[in-house]
Amino acid sequence: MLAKRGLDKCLWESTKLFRALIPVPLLVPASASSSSSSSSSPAMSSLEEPLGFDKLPSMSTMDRIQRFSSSACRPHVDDLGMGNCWIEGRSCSSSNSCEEDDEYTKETFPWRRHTKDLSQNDSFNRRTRSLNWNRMVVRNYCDSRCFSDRQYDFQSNDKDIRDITNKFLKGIPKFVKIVEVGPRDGLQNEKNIVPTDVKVELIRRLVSSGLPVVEATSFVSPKWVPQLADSRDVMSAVCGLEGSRLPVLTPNLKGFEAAVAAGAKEVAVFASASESFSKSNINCSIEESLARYRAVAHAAKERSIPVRGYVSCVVGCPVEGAISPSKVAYVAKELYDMGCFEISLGDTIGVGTPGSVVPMLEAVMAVIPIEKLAVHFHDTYGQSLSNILVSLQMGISIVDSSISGLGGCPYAKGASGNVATEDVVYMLHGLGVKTKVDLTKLLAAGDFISKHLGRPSGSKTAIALSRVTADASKI
Ligand SMILES: CC(C)(COP(=O)([O-])OP(=O)([O-])OC[C@H]1O[C@@H](n2cnc3c(N)ncnc32)[C@H](O)[C@@H]1OP(=O)([O-])[O-])[C@@H](O)C(=O)NCCC(=O)NCCSC(=O)C[C@@](C)(O)CC(=O)[O-]
Repeated sequence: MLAKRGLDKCLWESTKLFRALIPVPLLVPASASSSSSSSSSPAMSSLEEPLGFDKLPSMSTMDRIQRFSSSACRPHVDDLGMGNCWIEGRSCSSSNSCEEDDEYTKETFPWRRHTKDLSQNDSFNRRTRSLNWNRMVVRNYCDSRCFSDRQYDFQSNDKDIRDITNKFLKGIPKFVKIVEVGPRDGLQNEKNIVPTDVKVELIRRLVSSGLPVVEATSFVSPKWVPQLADSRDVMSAVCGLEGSRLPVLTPNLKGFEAAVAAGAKEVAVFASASESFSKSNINCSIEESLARYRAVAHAAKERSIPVRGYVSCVVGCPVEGAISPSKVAYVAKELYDMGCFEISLGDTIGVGTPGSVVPMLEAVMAVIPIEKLAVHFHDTYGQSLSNILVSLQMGISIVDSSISGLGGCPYAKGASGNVATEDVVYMLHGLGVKTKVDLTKLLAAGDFISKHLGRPSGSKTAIALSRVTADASKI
């Protein structure tokens, strides 16, 4: 049993830490942001190369750019008239209370003092000060990026940018292992049966893009997941591919035996932190599933086959709502103790935000070494990349994702696709994190499956880069 009190305190402390780290200097006021993208973004060196901190224009070129007018960096009069203000990284209307959590911020954001001496009863005073303060925050932003028309000390600004980069990105690993789950998690929810040769070609393309792990299929009941009823044929066709590991899902010994017979050299078992989801997904309780997986882990050990463990519903469940971090930690630890070499934490229905992901990770990290943990986010609420970023900041270095954002679990109502692999790779390369993935080849694999499914890619990166390519071809 986990020491609940100690854990709660620990979660509270880490949540405080991450809230204190919310990167205020990187907030872009709406007016500055739109101008920046339209007029002075430095060009990418190639179509598929993301713009990283290292590619920000040097200060010596910045004065030549000078396309920003200082007015672009000031709030519009309309914004001020609404009485909106930026407080601790949040935009708050004057009717909202943004005064809580003082202790998180007073050290990190010294300018907060300017808001503390406001007279709560003097609305005119408050409004005037809010406007001044608003200008100050906006100007601070502009100054830090040197996009206004003042004179700069270039050297010190270079250092400022480096300091900001170091402050917010220093915990991020240098290499991230991406576990591609598209051929399994991505396709399992597709209504129309995808032909076996299309699945095989997709896996082949994903492998050739340099992805270190491509989850190929599932050896589950074809009555439960008809889309993957051809798992034996898929596995037999791809098991000779070199360059990537090709694990498959196995819900029980029957699935394990079938997977090994088809040539699988690695398997994954999948438990849940929610009783209700366990019942609807694999028709048994959490404890019953753990007993089944112990049998699989035992059989796998005898044949030296590595077993990965999934925990679903790590933040929320479609039936039970919020799931407690200690429940997630419990199931993860059980899987780890039975011999799973890696535990993937799945936000199955994509409801997590950094606010719920940090305490969940903190709870699991208290019982399992961080290098054994992976994160697996679905993008239902568009939170995946921010959840991945905060996970990286906590030291996670394994990320699951699905080509073109395909995916969803047939037994998780409301779940949408996984985070798109293209978007994850784009962000990681922009952060200077290595992945060994060739984004061009990855995009081609995404294009291949999207064309086959007859719909646009779910990857924002793929869509954006295909527009850039189309525009470039018109020139
Ligand atoms: C676990 C069972 C089998 C229990 O299903 P059940 O109906 O309770 O099992 P059963 O033992 O009573 O067997 C029923 C029938 O299934 C057969 N059967 C039994 N096992 C197998 C097998 N391995 N392969 C092929 N057939 C199998 C068995 O032989 C029998 O056939 P029948 O006699 O009726 O002809 C079923 O519930 C099942 O297959 N569930 C899988 C559901 C699934 O694949 N969900 C999606 C994956 S999880 C996920 O997506 C989440 C994740 C991992 O991505 C992370 C995240 O996002 O959170």
